[in-house]
Amino acid sequence: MAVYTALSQADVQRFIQRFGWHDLVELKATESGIENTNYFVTALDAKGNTGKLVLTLFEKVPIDALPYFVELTSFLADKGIPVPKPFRDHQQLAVHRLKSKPALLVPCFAGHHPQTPSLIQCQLIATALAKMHLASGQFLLQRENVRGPQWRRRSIELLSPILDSENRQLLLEQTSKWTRHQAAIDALPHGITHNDLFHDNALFLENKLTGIIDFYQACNDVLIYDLAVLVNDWCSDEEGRLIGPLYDAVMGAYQQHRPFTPAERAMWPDTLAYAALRFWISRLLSWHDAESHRKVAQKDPDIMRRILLWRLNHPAPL
Ligand SMILES: Nc1ncnc2c1ncn2[C@@H]1O[C@H](COP(=O)(O)OP(=O)(O)O)[C@@H](O)[C@H]1O
Ligand SMILES: N[C@@H](CCOP(=O)(O)O)C(=O)O
Repeated sequence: MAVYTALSQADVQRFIQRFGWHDLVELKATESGIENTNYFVTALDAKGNTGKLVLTLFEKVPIDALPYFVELTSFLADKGIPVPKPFRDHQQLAVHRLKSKPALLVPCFAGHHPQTPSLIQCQLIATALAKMHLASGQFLLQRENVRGPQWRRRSIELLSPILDSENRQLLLEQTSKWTRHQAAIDALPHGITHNDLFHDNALFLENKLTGIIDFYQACNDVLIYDLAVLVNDWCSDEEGRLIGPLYDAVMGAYQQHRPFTPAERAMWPDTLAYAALRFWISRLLSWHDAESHRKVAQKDPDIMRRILLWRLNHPAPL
């Protein structure tokens, strides 16, 4: 269960009151998630209306990083994109501390994460991503990618001694190539990126996209990199091959709203490989980290390795 900090009914009752939620009806720990403590909360407001909420305690994210996420999700929700807009107290403050951890209260979306995404779900998520990217120009806050070049360098230092020679060679070759391409990557269109839009960060009620969650990797970054993260997760089979109809659905829906520039077209096959490499690295780090093993869900690094190899050997069509 994704609960690292236990909360009592009384803790939560006190916490939600500052946001105008008077009575706690039900408190339930979430069963999924990796980084944070999440509780599902049912509560009544002053008029007796029932609200379904999610209370998140941030176990590692520092409190001063949260205003960016609060403003970003508020901005996107106001644009009609289904993201969790945090509740604010009477002073308009969304971020508070609970049990010494930074905490947010957001609406709970109905629906489920797709087990195996369908064609229509792929179209819907790609459309939402394109709309998010197109809104970028109006959002003025900036944040750097915490999984950027510095993180890559540190990760190589940590992983090189523990990987076998074949994997070490792959890691070193591909990270060097990424570094060599950095100037070309930096020249690509940038904007708001989610950067972790895996299918377990989207909720659907059948064919309706009800929510996109987990914005805590969001930053200003390369737009097609964000799309590449999505494609690798939503449109790959177990061998790492692209699933043609799902890939076409994502690319068609995205480009209907935001067609690629010539530079993006040129960099697309490499960008897919870099997106796979980034998650291969982060999954390897968790895999080799004893603390992570105590956590709920360890994600398999090998699938990301297979995706990476497939992207290198079979450049994706456009
Ligand atoms: N706003 C929300 N609406 C519905 N479910 C949510 C919401 N936020 C989180 N969840 C549920 O909690 C789980 C963990 O949330 P997530 O942000 O992915 O945690 P972590 O960052 O710890 O992985 C999600 O998989 C989802 O089931
Ligand atoms: N969705 C990711 C996990 C989140 O990335 P991290 O860099 O915070 O570990 C995955 O499926 O690997």
